[in-house]
Amino acid sequence: MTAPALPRLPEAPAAHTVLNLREYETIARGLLDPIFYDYVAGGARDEVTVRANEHGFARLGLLPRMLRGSDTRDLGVTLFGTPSSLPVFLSPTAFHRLAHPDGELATARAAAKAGVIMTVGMASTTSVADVAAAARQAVPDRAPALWFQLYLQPDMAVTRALVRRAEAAGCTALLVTVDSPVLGIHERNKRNGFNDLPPGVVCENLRDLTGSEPGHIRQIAMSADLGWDHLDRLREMTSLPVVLKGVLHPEDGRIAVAHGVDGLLLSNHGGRQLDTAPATVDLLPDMLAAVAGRVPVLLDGGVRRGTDVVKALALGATAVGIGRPVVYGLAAGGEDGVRHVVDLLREEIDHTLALCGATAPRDLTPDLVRTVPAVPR
Ligand SMILES: Cc1cc2nc3c(=O)[nH]c(=O)nc-3n(C[C@H](O)[C@H](O)[C@H](O)COP(=O)(O)O)c2cc1C
Ligand SMILES: CC(C)CC(=O)C(=O)O
Repeated sequence: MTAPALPRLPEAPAAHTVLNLREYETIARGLLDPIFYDYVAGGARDEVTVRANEHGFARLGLLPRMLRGSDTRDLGVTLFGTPSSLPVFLSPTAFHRLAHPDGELATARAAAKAGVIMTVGMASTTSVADVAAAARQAVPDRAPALWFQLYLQPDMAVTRALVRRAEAAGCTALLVTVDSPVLGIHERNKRNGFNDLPPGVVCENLRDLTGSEPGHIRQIAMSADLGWDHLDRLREMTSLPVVLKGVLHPEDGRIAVAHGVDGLLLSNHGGRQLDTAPATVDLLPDMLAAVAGRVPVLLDGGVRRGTDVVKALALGATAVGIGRPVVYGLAAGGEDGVRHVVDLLREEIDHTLALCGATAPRDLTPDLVRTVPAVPR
């Protein structure tokens, strides 16, 4: 069995020396155990979809409007009843304690102080209750803005127990990941023999679930047997908003709406499940047409710049998620690193809105986005 080494406390780079999200990847790469770096950066098979996500944004240009006569901007949005200072949320990513000793606690503090929503992964290496406590402590005068990511478990009693934990911790929505009937194959992980977590690091949300021995950690079950009926049963067991993560086909978007989901997160899991799935931003117009405004559509995958966020919003997404950049910020600087990643995006979004003649996400319209030949980086 091979497990990556536990992270050392990083020498945090001075925030002003890091200028953008991509630079955080370079710094994190230098700090992380290469086995864990490969796990984070990599994706399924040939990693076509990993590259496609960023390339999708590169093939879109922004066509700005001029002389709009307003000097104030408001980047805030409310997502399923939860306010966010930005139209950006933290997508769920597993195993934060492999990026930094403070793990998800650092991520939660950063998100709370930045006023953005963190999605706590079912595969979090800190329990959702402890993550919520950290968020509450960081900003005592505000309810923690946390969502919980759930893999539906074929044993619905286990699913119910997880949902109750998320509810008890104060999570305000469930992101239900449906793109993993089986786990994606990451050849980097195979080459590195990454098949275990280091001693002392476990998926804490899976500890002491229903009917197990004290201290037992359940394995996450990926099941190709799951169907829409399981989603219906989840719908019946909670009043939390349910957002489906990983639906890509417009017809599935329509079916999801018919089954009463509150929103969709258009996501190909950052290219980590089905390789050659198209870039999410390329799929956005068809998904929006399919759901026809009945529920909000969020998107993640390849968002690295404020201009990417603005393109997705202009096309009609309600908000976008970031995955890898959060892990890189965490690896580089713990809480400060994650905070800086969010603040860099904030500054870039604000600046892009100003240059586009927009004052708020609601001003952004599809005519601001044009397909262009991708310019090589
Ligand atoms: C290291 C890592 C772990 C992830 N873990 C999960 C997970 O446990 N559950 C899930 O639904 N998605 C998971 N994702 C996918 C992210 O939620 C998100 O869809 C993806 O990272 C977005 O693409 P980006 O990394 O290009 O921003 C993970 C992604 C990464 C990079
Ligand atoms: C399977 C999970 C534990 C993590 C995941 O979804 C991922 O690494 O993409």
